[in-house]
Amino acid sequence: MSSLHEKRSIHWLTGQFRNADQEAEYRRSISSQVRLETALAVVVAALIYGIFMIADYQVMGPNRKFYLMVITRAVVVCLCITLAVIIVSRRRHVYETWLHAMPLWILATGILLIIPMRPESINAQVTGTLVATLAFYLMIPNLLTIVTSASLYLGIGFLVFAVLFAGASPWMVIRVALLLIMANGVGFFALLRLEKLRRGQFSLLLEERDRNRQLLDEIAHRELLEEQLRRVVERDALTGLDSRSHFMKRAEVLWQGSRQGKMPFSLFMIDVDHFKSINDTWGHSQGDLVLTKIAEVCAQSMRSTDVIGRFGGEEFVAALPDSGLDDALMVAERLRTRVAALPFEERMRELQASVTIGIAVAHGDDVDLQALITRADRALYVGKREGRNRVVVCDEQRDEGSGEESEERSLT
Ligand SMILES: Nc1nc2c(ncn2[C@@H]2O[C@H](COP(=O)(O)OP(=O)(O)OP(=O)(O)O)[C@@H](O)[C@H]2O)c(=O)[nH]1
Repeated sequence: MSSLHEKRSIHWLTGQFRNADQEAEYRRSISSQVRLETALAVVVAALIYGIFMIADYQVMGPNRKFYLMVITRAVVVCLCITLAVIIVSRRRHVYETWLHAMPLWILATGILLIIPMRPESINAQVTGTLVATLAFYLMIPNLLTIVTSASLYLGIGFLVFAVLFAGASPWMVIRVALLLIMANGVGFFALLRLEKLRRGQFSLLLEERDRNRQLLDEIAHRELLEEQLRRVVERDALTGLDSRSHFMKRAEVLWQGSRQGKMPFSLFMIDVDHFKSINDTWGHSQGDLVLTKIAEVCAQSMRSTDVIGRFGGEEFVAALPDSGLDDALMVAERLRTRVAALPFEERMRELQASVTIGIAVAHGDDVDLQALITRADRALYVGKREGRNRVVVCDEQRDEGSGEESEERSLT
């Protein structure tokens, strides 16, 4: 048997969970409902008990016994109503057994006390006791052990009082005992079934909650995986900059925004100079370190609204919205000089890294981000040809297919 199944198994006789913690959790979950239902049932039962004063008056008339009866009924009603108020106003998480048992025992005692005062109506009292026994079982919710003990007290007490004060014959005692056993049996098994059903429902509710929790955990785990996957797709693993595809998506949004708002827009292609010889001289891991440092400088030299990505190998790309030629030149020059001044430690102390930057500034009739990239790339090529470590601006849009050369402005 699984431990969960064991935890939620119900005792066949008490109708309670075998596991004490589980039973306590169940009681906590129903405590406010039980308090309210018990208090209501006690008040109703006490009022019915009190109303029988009218029948007492009809049978007994206004004599000393009647007044004693009135006092008995009034005391029982007052005690029960007081206890009902206390039960409702208790703000405990678990209901207190003794507190719920008390009004039942008081009511049972009140019913027993009628016998010595009205022994002649013992037959009517048999009916009253049977009704009270069933009412205990059926109206007091979820308190099988309490109700059973109070009902047995009422039944046994009734038989003893019937013999002592009403002179009940042995046959009558047997007849009443059988009736009481039947009432207790019916009441007990009805309430036992109810208790088992309620706890079964509670178990199902818990199982559903467990399943929901598992589902939520799974959803959170999936979301985490998706987030990790998204980061892998969107981020370049080495430099932490945008991956090429993610850069293209973000740059496209910026580019379209700039076009619609008729705002200037610039694009950089940035290439590390002589990177192959860096790799060859100091090894690939040191080459990676150089790339990471240059990526950091790139990110630090841009505004937060700019987008920068690794285009591939030792090549970076940046989109600068709201930046015309002058702004673009200033940023590119700042970036170039910062890279040139980058200090390296230990083995690479003598390395002087540099980048060549090709700039394309969007014209009013530019429609394609890719065309802008091509122009920046061409300016970059010119910069490499002219000696590297420089910023080159592609001034004119190339007439695709015409073979016409673009005009470039170079800055060192
Ligand atoms: N360490 C490292 N090297 C890389 C990475 N990606 C590309 N490379 C290397 O970068 C080098 C680029 O060499 P080239 O394309 O000849 O360019 P270059 O040596 O920088 O020459 P110029 O661009 O003309 O100045 C190649 O040797 C690639 O193997 C990388 O992620 N890490």
